Amino acid sequence: MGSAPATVREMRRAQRADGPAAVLGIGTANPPTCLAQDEYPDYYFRVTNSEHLTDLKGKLTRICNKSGIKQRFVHLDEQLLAANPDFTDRTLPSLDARVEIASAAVPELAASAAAKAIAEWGRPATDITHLIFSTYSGARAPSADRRLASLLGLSPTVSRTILNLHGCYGGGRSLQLAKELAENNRGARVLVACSEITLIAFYGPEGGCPDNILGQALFGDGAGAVIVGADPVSPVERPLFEMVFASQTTIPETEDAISMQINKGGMEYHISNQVPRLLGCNVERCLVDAFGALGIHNADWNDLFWAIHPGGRAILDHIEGVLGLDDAKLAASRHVLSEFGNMSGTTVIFVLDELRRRRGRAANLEEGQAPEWGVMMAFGPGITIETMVLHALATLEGN
Ligand SMILES: CC(C)(COP(=O)(O)OP(=O)(O)OC[C@H]1O[C@@H](n2cnc3c(N)ncnc32)[C@H](O)[C@@H]1OP(=O)(O)O)[C@@H](O)C(=O)NCCC(=O)NCCSC(=O)CC(=O)O
Repeated sequence: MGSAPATVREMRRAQRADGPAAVLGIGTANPPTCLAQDEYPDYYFRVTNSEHLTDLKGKLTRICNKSGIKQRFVHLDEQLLAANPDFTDRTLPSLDARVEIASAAVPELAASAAAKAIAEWGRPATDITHLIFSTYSGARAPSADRRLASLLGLSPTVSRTILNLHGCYGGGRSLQLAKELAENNRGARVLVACSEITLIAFYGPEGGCPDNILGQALFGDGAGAVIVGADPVSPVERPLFEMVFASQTTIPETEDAISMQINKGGMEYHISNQVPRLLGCNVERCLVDAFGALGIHNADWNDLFWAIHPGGRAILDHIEGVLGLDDAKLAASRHVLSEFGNMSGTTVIFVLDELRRRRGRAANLEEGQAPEWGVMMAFGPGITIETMVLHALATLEGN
């Protein structure tokens, strides 16, 4: 082969990055319609013409009151709902109309978030080499990743991957894959985009089906984007978090605990009331294993910073309890839950964004040293737990 001097092993080594993958930019976006959680039961039972189901309204009110959520943003406003009255009844075949709307709205929301991440990153969008898109609203090909690439003007050689129906672990999974791509392809710059809109899973309450009501109280719409790359080019690229170790764990015998299924009336999901307890029983083992793999034993969880997917208030309470975390440790997760609700796979990106903002503020106020090391965790159907050990860099502070 001509005069190539290298062995395959040397070629392989040259293709790999030297340093660890790092977060180089973060952006988030929400649709404009904001619903206040304390007004939601009145709103929901009115727009679904279900005022007669008083027991379920009482239940939804109790869940909303205890949800730790102040407000959520949604694409499906009253006008859109009035144009699509079938959406309130999940026994009617409304999937076509839902897919039609979501196919446009999901990549557009992602593009808003991605534009912010790219602006912070500081390089042209055409320098992106890989795109990973995660959503639970995908039901068409070419998919939202293809549309997002067009909206952003990405290079035709960008390498695209779509993750569908990973639910709330979609953000964690995408970031783990981005780490692998960045570390194994010298010079790679990976755009992770998660975009979730609840329109695909919105329907009215049903007598005798109290399970369905939880999701209507919990989920909101949002998109999050992250640029990931190794060996940052100074001074343009300013890494925020190094992605030091990543793992995925499936909790045995929990296949039925969280499930999602697309059918003619939209997406149905089931969320067992055991989810907070199951996560509480399993997160510490994932953390011990992750830090053990790095040779760190007996870590004090309060010495770390935390970016936990706020699946629900009770989930955060359980995790805080089993790990013995101080009150403020999950503040970024609780803040995101309160301001946006559970935006499924996107939520953990909002938490990372909030966390770095808080670190910047604390540094500006000279409030003492924030922890250098931390953890990001996301959960979803499986039950799947995504764990990533992060190392915060000084460029984060004083923004
Ligand atoms: C729903 C809660 C806010 C309720 O707060 P408390 O538990 O403190 O209050 P509580 O015990 O008085 O319960 C209030 C009411 O909520 C109901 N309730 C609780 N859990 C429920 C569930 N999984 N499904 C349906 N209803 C549920 C109770 O029966 C009760 O109804 P009544 O008052 O009639 O007796 C909380 O339990 C919570 O945050 N749960 C976690 C939610 C969760 O699993 N999220 C993960 C989403 S999935 C995810 O993030 C990943 C993914 O989608 O992929």
